[in-house]
Amino acid sequence: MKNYILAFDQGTTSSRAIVFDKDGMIVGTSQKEFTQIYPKAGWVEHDAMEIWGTQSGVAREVLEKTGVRPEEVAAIGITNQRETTVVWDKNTGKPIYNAIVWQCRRTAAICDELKAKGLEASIKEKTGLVVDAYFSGTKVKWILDNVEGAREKAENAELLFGNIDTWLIWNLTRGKVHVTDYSNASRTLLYNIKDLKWDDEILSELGIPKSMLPEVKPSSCVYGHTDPQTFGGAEIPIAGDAGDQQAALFGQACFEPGMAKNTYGTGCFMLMNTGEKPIESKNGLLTTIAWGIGDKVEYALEGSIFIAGASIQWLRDELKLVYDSAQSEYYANLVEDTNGVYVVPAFTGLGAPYWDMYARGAILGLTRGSKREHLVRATLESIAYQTKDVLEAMQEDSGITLKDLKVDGGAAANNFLMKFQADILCVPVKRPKVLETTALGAAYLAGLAVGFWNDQNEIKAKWAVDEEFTNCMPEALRTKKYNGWKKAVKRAMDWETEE
Ligand SMILES: Nc1ncnc2c1ncn2[C@@H]1O[C@H](COP(=O)(O)OP(=O)(O)O)[C@@H](O)[C@H]1O
Ligand SMILES: O=P(O)(O)OC[C@H](O)CO
Repeated sequence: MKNYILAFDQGTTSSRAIVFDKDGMIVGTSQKEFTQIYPKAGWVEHDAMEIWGTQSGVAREVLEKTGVRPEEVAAIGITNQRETTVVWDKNTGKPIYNAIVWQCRRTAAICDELKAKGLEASIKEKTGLVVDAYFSGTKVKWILDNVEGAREKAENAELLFGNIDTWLIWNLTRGKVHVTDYSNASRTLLYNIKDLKWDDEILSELGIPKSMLPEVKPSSCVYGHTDPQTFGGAEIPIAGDAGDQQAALFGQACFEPGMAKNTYGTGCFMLMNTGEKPIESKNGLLTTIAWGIGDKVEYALEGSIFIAGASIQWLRDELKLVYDSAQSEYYANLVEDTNGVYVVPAFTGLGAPYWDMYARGAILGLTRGSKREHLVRATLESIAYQTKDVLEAMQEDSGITLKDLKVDGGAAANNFLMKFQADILCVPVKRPKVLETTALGAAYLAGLAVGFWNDQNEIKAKWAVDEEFTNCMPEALRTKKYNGWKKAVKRAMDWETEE
């Protein structure tokens, strides 16, 4: 019997594989961190071979650990860190350069050129995105411009581009299938999200040959089957593919317009379902494709925050103020407030709603009495303030006042953060029982494609709350604290200059 779905959750800092059963419950998880490469200040790379190695490794490991045989897996669903760009040689299957990670700022100057040419408005109109180094398009251009012989090979149709989903599917099928889904395509800066086509004008502006690009398909369909060598002879259908934030929106069953979730991982991403209508943001949010199922494409508004949980890793790894991420909760609770300290974790610039590629991190309001507890608390609070920034923009853009905010991701386990989040938003924060909603969303998309689950109503009925945070800070105090945050952000902006 095919009683399980296997989800691949290829994140920024780790590769994870999770086996789900028919109830949408976790049967087992395997996870492996991989190397973060920082060749220069503001640059971030991954080794795409290491990504494939860790991801296929954890997939095999979780099957072994749970005793689930590959023949019992009904389908594989893939979800991935988005925008991260891999370019590889079609003939050898080897990447020609490290994967350039979504956080990498190296293409800021290319973006400035696009802006100077006055292309920002038309790019936004077509792709739903702002011109920023975050997205894949300028990263592909950088590789073609900077890797010896790359442009010539690309023009001879010898190179392929893909985000991590595409790279994994290509490897799982041993080079047979070169595809992506609507949600991932909508993060490249190369895809027209209304016409549902790669955009010839943007491609020509960036000098990217169309032959490099994957075919774009719905998020729930059979893309191909695993090569028999990968899972001991089994040919498992690969049937779900979505960017991790869109997958989380699906996993949280935010199926109706106006429903929103916020995922607290390396970064923090709030997405609101806007149905079959793309809403253009006037407040610094992105318009993006949520998913495509059958012949229907649905859209979302997104507030992308680049650094959230990563700031807690920074407290742990660089400042050595906490022993592990969970300990941040303990220190934050030892003090009543931050004693006026604000941390702005703009380590890789600022995303929504500020979009400042040149912002850098800042600690403000230090006094002789500032101590570890204040700094730790201020770092956690910065995640909540950034979330408030994007929630306000979202309510304004959509004209919808949120009834509640569903949360997930690693840092959503932090009760201090969730309480402070509810306090500062005055919107109920709902944490589900299954926090791995990203992988769950990919599993649902795959399961729907192969008839493992019947429809979205069946999925919706599975959502269950773990805890709801309904506290709300008195308005005067809330406004005072938030004004302090806004002032701190201003100081961190426009800091770095290109030499
Ligand atoms: N209890 C916690 N408190 C605060 N942050 C946490 C906690 N647990 C995990 N994190 C943070 O969450 C992030 C990991 O979450 P995860 O959803 O796995 O992220 P990703 O998918 O981006 O790799 C890390 O940045 C980590 O610092
Ligand atoms: O790896 P995560 O979970 O931080 O997600 C990264 C995002 O997809 C970047 O857009």
